[in-house]
Amino acid sequence: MILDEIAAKTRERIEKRKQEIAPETIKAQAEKIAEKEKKQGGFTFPFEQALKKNGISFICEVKKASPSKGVIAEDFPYLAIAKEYEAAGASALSVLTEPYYFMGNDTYLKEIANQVQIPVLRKDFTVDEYMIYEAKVLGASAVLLICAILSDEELKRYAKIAQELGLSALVEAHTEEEVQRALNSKARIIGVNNRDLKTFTVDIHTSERLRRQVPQDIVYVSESGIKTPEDIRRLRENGTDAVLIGETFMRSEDKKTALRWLAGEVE
Ligand SMILES: O=P(O)(O)OC[C@@H](O)[C@@H](O)c1c[nH]c2ccccc12
Repeated sequence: MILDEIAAKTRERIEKRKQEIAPETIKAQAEKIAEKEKKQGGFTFPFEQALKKNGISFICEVKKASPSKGVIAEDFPYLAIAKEYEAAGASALSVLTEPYYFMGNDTYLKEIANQVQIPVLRKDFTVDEYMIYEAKVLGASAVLLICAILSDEELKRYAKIAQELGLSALVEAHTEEEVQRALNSKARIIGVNNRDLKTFTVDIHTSERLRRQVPQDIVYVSESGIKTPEDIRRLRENGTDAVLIGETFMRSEDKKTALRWLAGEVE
């Protein structure tokens, strides 16, 4: 199963990284940044704040390739893409850092976070707390926690580490049971992936159906397979706070017009 395969490959990648930068070192670096933020007035959790604004928020994804679609963007000027998203009115960005299946890179995240004002989610398969410290050091405002690859204990522990570093956690679920597990982990932001990461089938109805399970004070995100203004209209009417969109934007030449079209502002 692809998800387990990616998770296993990620564990290998992180074990190698630990040889380059020791866990104590990355942890100390992350904590130092967090301490500084605390002294300068405390954590603001910009990712969560950005999604709580009025109206449906757009999280735009910087993604070169995916296991289900192969290479999506041959030409991949990631910094220009990120800046275009920001200028188009994105509330937040999602940057893939997984190298083997998504052709992502930590450097993309680092450079982008450095050059945009809006908060950035590190989109990766978090399977080790090391990756949360890394995310902080790279300049992310949020990390992804996928219920399907984490135990209850890990979900809680990782959410706590993120919180203590001033990072938001987007807790991803795909089934009713996973939404329940996300709620039990005290998630403040829950994303329902319309794509089944085990079979790659996409069905927007998944995030519509699971909406009622999540209390109003938790930020609710619909992820994947969003393609038309009609999709957005339905999700908005269903009480969705934010949408996470990759492919549709990556394939559009003019991201500003694409965003306005999806938002129903232009024909
Ligand atoms: O490109 P799409 O279909 O708009 O999907 C974006 C995003 O939801 C998708 O990339 C994604 C959702 N959850 C993930 C977990 C890992 C990697 C990628 C993802």
